Amino acid sequence: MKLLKVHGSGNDFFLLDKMESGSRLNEVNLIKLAKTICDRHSGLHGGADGLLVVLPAEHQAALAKMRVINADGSEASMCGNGLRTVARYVAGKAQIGDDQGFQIQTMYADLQVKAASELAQNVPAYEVEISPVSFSATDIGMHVGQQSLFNGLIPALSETIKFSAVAVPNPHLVAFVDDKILAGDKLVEIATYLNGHNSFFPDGVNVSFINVKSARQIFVRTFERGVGLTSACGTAMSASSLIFVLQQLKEKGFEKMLEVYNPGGMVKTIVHQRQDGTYWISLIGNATVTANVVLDEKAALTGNFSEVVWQETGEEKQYQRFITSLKK
Ligand SMILES: N[C@@H](CCC[C@H](N)C(=O)O)C(=O)O
Repeated sequence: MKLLKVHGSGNDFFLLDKMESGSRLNEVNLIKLAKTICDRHSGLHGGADGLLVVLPAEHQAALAKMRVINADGSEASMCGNGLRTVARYVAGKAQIGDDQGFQIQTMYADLQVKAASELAQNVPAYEVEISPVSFSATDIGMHVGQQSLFNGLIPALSETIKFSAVAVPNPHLVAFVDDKILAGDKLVEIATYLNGHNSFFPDGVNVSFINVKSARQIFVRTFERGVGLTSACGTAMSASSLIFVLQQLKEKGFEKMLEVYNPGGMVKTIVHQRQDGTYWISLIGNATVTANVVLDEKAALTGNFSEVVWQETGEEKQYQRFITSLKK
């Protein structure tokens, strides 16, 4: 079986192309594989945040389908950072030119993707559509006694931190916080509670704290459902950008490029509003392939990685240069 190790802003994944890998894994074994190779302690080369599965598209409009399996084996409806890497992989395979957009099928929508200009020298980047957006409690899987939550309190979580909830379409709960709260334990405390047995979000939720740096720059730290604290979460940064525009920038925030910093790097976002009033977000960031991996499927399922062939691509060195430049 062949895999790629990829990342977007340090949010790292194994990428499995079911059409190419020779893998005949059934559903049960696919989940087992994700849990086994992604485990941060006993997994493959330090594990990963999830497994991205590339499949044939079910509609003609899309070139491929992406499924996202979190490290804990749960399935997510979308993954923004992962979609950029899948877009790069599919474009390479189908020999799509850099100026040509195409679509990738995800759980709820066919999403537009396209190569973007390099984020830095030799750091390939992709731009992906984040959509559909909903503020409805039903779509978010939220039970807080109201139909939506927009800069509101959930007193059982905090008496002071105000939250907004949005599905893009995976569920997100975001809050603006100051430097002190951003650096503290509150995010992990609240997110751990909401991703355990609880009545507010019985299916869990991705929780992010946003720290505003300027009218064009925010910092986002995320605790992901099914994973834990990650270096970055693409859909969370998109959801945070949308809430930032709606609550703080208002009309002048639409169609403007924002920089979203995160513990693993930086992406750019643009918040759009369609004629019918609905929103979508462009997410632009690195799509880095760090290694080509070959392993025996049966051995991988049992967590035996002794015979794995792991070949670094050299791309990570360039990405680390980009990170260093951000710190200057
Ligand atoms: N890291 C992803 C989001 C992955 C799914 C998430 N953990 C969920 O369960 O909704 C991203 O970049 O968007």
